[in-house]
Amino acid sequence: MIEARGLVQTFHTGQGKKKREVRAVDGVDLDVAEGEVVGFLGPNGAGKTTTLRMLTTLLRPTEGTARVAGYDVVADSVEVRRRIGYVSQTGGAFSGARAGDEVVDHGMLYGLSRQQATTRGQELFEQLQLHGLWTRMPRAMSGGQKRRLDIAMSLVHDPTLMFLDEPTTGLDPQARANLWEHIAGLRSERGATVFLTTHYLDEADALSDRIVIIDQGRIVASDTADNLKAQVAGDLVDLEVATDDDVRVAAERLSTLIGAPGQVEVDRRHVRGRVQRAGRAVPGLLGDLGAAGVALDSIEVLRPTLDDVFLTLTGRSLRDAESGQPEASADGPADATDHELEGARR
Ligand SMILES: Nc1ncnc2c1ncn2[C@@H]1O[C@H](COP(=O)(O)OP(=O)(O)OP(=O)(O)O)[C@@H](O)[C@H]1O
Repeated sequence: MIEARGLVQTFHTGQGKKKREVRAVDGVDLDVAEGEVVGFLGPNGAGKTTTLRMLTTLLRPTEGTARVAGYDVVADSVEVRRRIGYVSQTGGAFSGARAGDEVVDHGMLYGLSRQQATTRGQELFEQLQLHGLWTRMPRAMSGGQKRRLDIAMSLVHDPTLMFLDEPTTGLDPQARANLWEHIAGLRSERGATVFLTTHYLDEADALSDRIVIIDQGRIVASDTADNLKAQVAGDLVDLEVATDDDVRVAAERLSTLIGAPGQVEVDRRHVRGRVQRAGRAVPGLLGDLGAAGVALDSIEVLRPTLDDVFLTLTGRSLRDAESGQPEASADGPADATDHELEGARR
């Protein structure tokens, strides 16, 4: 469904001495199969939105190629647009019409008749729990309702591939959970392929078949969340023991189990370290500690998070990390060729 090779996007910002080049996307290869739900993660400024804008034909790649839904994003951009839905980070700029009319107009923009667009729109309103809101003005809708209206608009022409850029940002937990269900339903009920960016690690974890992590414009990992966690992080084992002597013995045994002495951290009576497949290894460790007479007050085993994965890969936390890319300066416009679709609202 998506096949990108060597995608690059450079922006030029600032003027005079402040002029600089930002390589926002720096040689991205990407393959997404039909029916896959892929979560695209990365810190602020890593290049997620820029990649998405190239894949959705809104921005011409500086270098590289991409085929999306079977068509080239530059040579056949109209064919690509016909087959994809795109919910942008900022949401659709509604035109001032009532919610139902927004959806119908959008369908007609994609070549549906008014009747077809109305039938399809009403179906989507039911599926997305927007019933009763057909004649409501979007400005009088809640954040969650507006986001679902955005999704209805992007689905009206029956795309087989959906791009969602931070679809749940700014929503309350209930609205987020609700939208998760709909996103999961896009694949299970409609067989759609979904490519979504998000800042919420739990969201990526829960929704995605595969996680792709981008950092400073480059893909640094691509695998299932479980595999990524298993490969790079290991489970965190936290032993709380009763005496200083116990701390010494527990640290020794945990180091032996991990096979790397420097990897054990001691914090007063707590001894911590990352252990591969802790479920299998911990019973043996407990037996050892018992045999050595260590009095264990508590033991906690924490599964790694995607943040641990990112930390292991880059040495920075996904939550706090800025990408290291210079921000676009406010004093000069970017001179990238921006191929905003005429009349497109998203
Ligand atoms: N039009 C532009 N002109 C100049 N620089 C830009 C432009 N758009 C993006 N950039 C820069 O390119 C880099 C990547 O930005 P992008 O928006 O793709 O990141 P992102 O991963 O989507 O970030 P976020 O999670 O904050 O949305 C950043 O350094 C950003 O400042």
